[in-house]
Amino acid sequence: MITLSNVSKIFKSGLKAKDSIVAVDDISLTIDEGEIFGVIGYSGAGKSTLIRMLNGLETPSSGSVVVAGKEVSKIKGSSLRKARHEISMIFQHFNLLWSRTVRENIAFPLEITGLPKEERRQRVNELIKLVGLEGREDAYPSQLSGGQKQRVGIARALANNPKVLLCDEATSALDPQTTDSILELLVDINKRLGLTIVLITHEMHVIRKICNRVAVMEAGKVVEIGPVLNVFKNPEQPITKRFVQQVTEPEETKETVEHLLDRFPDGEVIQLTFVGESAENPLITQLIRNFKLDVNIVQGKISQTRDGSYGTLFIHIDGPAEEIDHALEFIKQQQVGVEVISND
Ligand SMILES: Nc1ncnc2c1ncn2[C@@H]1O[C@H](COP(=O)(O)OP(=O)(O)OP(=O)(O)O)[C@@H](O)[C@H]1O
Repeated sequence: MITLSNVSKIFKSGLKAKDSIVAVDDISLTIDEGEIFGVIGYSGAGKSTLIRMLNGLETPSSGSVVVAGKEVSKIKGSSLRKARHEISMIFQHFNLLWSRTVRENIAFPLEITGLPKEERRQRVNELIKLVGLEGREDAYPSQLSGGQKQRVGIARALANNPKVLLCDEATSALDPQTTDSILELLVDINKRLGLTIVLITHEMHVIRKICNRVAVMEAGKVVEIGPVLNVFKNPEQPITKRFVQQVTEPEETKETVEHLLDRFPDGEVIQLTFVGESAENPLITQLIRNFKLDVNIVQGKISQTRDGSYGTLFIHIDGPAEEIDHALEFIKQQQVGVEVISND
């Protein structure tokens, strides 16, 4: 559905080469039809520039961008405006028209495409239902909550039946609960309409919750890319590890671990990392049944991704040294990551 080939974007702020900023640096990737694809990176990594090249809001300095069979990086004027009906976008700050009601905001793109009045009315009603805004049709944006405003943004973006929806930090201005409800809506419309969704974010929580694949961006480059669960299982780059920790390691983990080592001078404190199927195995029960050990669960967190679960669990085991060694061997055979945490 989307193919980027050697795409770069250089912003020139002066006459000299050193005044140039390479916002996107030689990116090639493909995004499949019906996929929810996430791009994560810190501020300044080049995410916005990348996503804006997908709908022609920015033109690449080199390389090509093909979306739904059209080379967006080449077309201009009315052809570009037409192509944009197939590639819609929602924004962090919603970009609504403040003097128009919900209904009128959603009707706006339909007015531009010249849909007759009665069909417009019907389509707006459908969209209001789709995003769950029944009863708020005549409200003005200032009378809506953040989540409702984003629902209007989504309805407006879907008005002309796009093939691709681009989401530019679409939940960054929302509280965690509202974020979850908007993410659920995006998954729902992805499934119902077969829509391809590309989102950019700095929050791994968003990626974990709804994306099939993720690309990690740093200094204009994609430094890591893959299915979300694989990236969680085996993050290769330091930046990816930091993002994964955002959702798997509770903030207090480091403190707790240090504290644990003081609390349990005997035996071993072990960090277990579960991925996918293995997270479901009743490992702890098996440890207690099969080995003459005392086993305590000390801390843990298991997160769900679209393709399975991922998480870490800290346990303390105590007993004869030989039995502990056998238990560690056993855990390794269960395809669970094992790390013995020690004082040195
Ligand atoms: N129109 C522009 N003119 C000059 N430099 C720009 C322009 N747009 C972006 N940049 C620069 O390009 C780099 C990448 O910016 P971009 O906005 O794409 O990053 P980002 O990952 O989306 O970060 P943020 O989340 O803060 O927007 C930054 O150094 C930024 O200052």
